[in-house]
Amino acid sequence: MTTAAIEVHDVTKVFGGGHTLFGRSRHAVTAVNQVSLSVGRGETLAVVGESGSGKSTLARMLVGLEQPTSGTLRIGGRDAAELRRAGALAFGKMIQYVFQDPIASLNPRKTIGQILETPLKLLCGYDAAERQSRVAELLDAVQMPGDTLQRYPHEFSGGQAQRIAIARALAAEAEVFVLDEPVSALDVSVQAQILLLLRDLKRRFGLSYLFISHDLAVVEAIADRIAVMHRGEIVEIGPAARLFADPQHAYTKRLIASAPRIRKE
Ligand SMILES: Nc1ncnc2c1ncn2[C@@H]1O[C@H](COP(=O)(O)OP(=O)(O)OP(=O)(O)O)[C@@H](O)[C@H]1O
Repeated sequence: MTTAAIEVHDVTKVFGGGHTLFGRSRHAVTAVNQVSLSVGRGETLAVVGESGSGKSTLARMLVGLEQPTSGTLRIGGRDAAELRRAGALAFGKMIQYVFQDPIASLNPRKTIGQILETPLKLLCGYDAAERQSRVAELLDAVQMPGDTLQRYPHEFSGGQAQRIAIARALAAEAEVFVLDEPVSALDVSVQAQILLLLRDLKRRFGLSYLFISHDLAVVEAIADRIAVMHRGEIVEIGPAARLFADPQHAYTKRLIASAPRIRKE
């Protein structure tokens, strides 16, 4: 039996609610409430929902930036808490994160060459010659020219910077990607190019995606299955075509009805 890329089992995340220095109890927020889902190998599962529905908290738990209050998360069959204990390197080899704001996610003081070399050195242990050829391959994979390497992040447009951030994620050689609103900051025409690139890379490198978005038109272009999140819970999950053609939950119906660019059957 092949293991799933991601398995989330009965995960809850509560923020706050503890005692402050002054003994008062703070207001508790349940950002994620008993969520279970899985992402198969080679699959794109989109998680959609409006702002505050808990999507980013789910993503942050998957990449080890937040710890669940209860429940388990597995990446490539391995327990996320154990991976975390094994260290950042073990985590980075299993799962990579692509953020909404590509320019902010790239160190402004480093050249793109240095940015791409860091995971090749730290996570993969490549020597200088191997790093040089890998960097060239990575740039080629994201369709960026060779002179990109000597330049700095601020010299690129949002779409180009997102290509570079994707190349950095590929450098780690992880097979599971969490993409948190990766095209939301980009113009619609650029969004389409990045979505095409992501689809191409998934096929070429056998990647699996958990793709977070508030935008159903974006999700329609990339998702195999869709999970609809509302107030920390998954209210509906199913194949993308079925969900658009025949939404079951009232909240899913509202989301589809209010999406301006969606193809409505
Ligand atoms: N570190 C934190 N401390 C306290 N509350 C938090 C924290 N992070 C998130 N929350 C709360 O958890 C809930 C879910 O937030 P989350 O960012 O996961 O939602 P989201 O669907 O990703 O929204 P957005 O698209 O706006 O980021 C919100 O009520 C938010 O205020």
